[in-house]
Amino acid sequence: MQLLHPPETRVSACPPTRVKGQALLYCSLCSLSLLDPLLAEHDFSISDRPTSLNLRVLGRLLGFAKPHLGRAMLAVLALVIGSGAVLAFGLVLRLVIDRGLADGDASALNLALGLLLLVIAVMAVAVALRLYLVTWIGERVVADVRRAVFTRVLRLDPSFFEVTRTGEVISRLTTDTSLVQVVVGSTLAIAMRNFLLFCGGLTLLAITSPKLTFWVMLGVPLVFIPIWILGRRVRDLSRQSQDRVADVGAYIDETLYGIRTVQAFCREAVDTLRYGQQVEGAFQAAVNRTRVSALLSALVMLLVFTAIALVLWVGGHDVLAGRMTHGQLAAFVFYAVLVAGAVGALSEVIGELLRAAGAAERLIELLDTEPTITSPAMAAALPVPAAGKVEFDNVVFRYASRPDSPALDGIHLTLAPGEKLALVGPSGAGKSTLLQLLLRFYDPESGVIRFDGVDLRCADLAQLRQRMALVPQDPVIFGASAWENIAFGQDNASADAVRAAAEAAYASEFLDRLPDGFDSHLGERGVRLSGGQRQRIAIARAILRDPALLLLDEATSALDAESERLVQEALERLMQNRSTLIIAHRLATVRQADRIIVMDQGCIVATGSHDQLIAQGGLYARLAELQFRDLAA
Ligand SMILES: Nc1ncnc2c1ncn2[C@@H]1O[C@H](COP(=O)(O)OP(=O)(O)OP(=O)(O)O)[C@@H](O)[C@H]1O
Repeated sequence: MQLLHPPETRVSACPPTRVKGQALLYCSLCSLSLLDPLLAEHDFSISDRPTSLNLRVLGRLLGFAKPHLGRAMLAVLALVIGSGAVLAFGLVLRLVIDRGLADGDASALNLALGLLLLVIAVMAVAVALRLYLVTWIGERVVADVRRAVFTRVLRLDPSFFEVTRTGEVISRLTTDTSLVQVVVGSTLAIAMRNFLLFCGGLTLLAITSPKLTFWVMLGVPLVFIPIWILGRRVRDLSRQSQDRVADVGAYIDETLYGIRTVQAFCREAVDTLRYGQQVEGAFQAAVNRTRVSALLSALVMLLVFTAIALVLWVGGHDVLAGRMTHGQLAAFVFYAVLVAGAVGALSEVIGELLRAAGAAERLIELLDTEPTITSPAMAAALPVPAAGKVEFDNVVFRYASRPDSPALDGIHLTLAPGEKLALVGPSGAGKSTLLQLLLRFYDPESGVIRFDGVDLRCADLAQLRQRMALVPQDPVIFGASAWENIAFGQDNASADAVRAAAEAAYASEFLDRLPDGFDSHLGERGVRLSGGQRQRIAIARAILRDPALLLLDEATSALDAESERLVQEALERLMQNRSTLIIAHRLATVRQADRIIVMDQGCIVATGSHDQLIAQGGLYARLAELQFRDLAA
């Protein structure tokens, strides 16, 4: 604070009476720095829903701080010493004025000033230590919470993600954890510090002047109630303002995510206009908040300074009448401002604690979400070597959001080791659902699914999935190099193995032509690759995994003839000597399959070879005629 000049420079040129007056003014102004919490721009930067203070939840999160108890104790010690030093400052100030200045005793003044410097030094060291330790704990706790929540989220089954938006999870991992970090990393310390200052300050006020303390206590509600009411209004407006800013962010995200569609449909002008409206909305909300915030600052100034002036007025007359010393009055003003600052800080901190409690509640909710699909405590061992045999025994399954219509209804199906089974059927027949159940993303409502003779629910989940590889219709490519994308889930794979898999999948021919070959970054969601190239990467991934069971969802999007031939050849290599379940769309694939399963409305309606099914003349024959007419010609 600029007003904090060394006391010597201020008092040396002044005659004793003016010295007293100036010192009094100086120490009053000096203590005004304690008003910072009140005068600070009331900007609640992290938006949140109103919530109640659930200390149990906050306590649970604080459990994350337990391993750092030693540091926490040290931080508390630094906090107590720091607060004690602030309180001692007032006492020493009184000594400086009464013993040093009023009595005109130079050696007493030197002693008192020496003491003052000592108190300042202790205060500075304690503040630095507390800041470092508390921030360290906050950052550590938030890092641990983030890791714990993310670990839990990654283990949750697809049904969780059907009801929870990804954006929501991201916001919990970022915004909510940041809120908790603010609380652990500063708010709690601020609350404790101000509580100590409030109690200590009040006691010292009462000791210094009971009469003035009585007046101050009477005035406190008059000063704080209007500030508190207006503060709440600022908080509401801040929340609205943050919501508008979040809208702007969401709009950018959505537009940029679909930038190609936006450009293809020439929507740039419309989107620019809409974005402009969103930005204006955010601006207007910010202006509304700032208007009330400015009013609040003026009110704080007016009320608090008027109160100080009144105290000085009453106290000043007491000094003139000899009922009080100059030092006492200075110390009194110092403590009064200290107490006022503490009350202001505490009221602000309560708001932050409330918001953090809401954030903590949502994080705990995530941490407490139990995956419904888990490995059993005593998993049955899968036979070694894996054979790749699959059995569906009267399987019925419904998605939680569609309880009325079964997605699979009484499925009986056996896939012999090494067999290639094609699944065909109209859209919505339940083909993908069948694969999802095999990967145990869901459990059947009734019936049993066995892999190599073991009920999926009895097997270890990771071991089970390790024996399968899924090549989805629209493969996911991660923003990493080709090496990492192919070795996904096979971290120990050697470079030679990765290259061999890429070659077998006909992926090396295009990967080698990329600027950095296999080291090339494939871009976010694989945007730098064509559909056929993405498929070949996914096939290479499956080849490297060398699974006993291959789950294949053929691409429906038309690949160009060359791409299609390469993908087809890669698939043929991949299918050699392993059990394969293919959701088939191509005639070539269907013909190569050992058996074809025809599905409709969650049921198997026919089984047989291509020729048998055509001869039967049922749904398959109709589908084949529709889908494969051109090719078959
Ligand atoms: N997550 C889900 N929640 C609710 N219903 C779902 C879900 N996924 C699929 N369904 C429904 O289950 C039924 C079977 O869907 P499924 O995706 O298995 O069909 P499909 O035969 O693979 O179709 P397509 O060939 O179009 O991919 C459909 O009626 C579908 O709407």
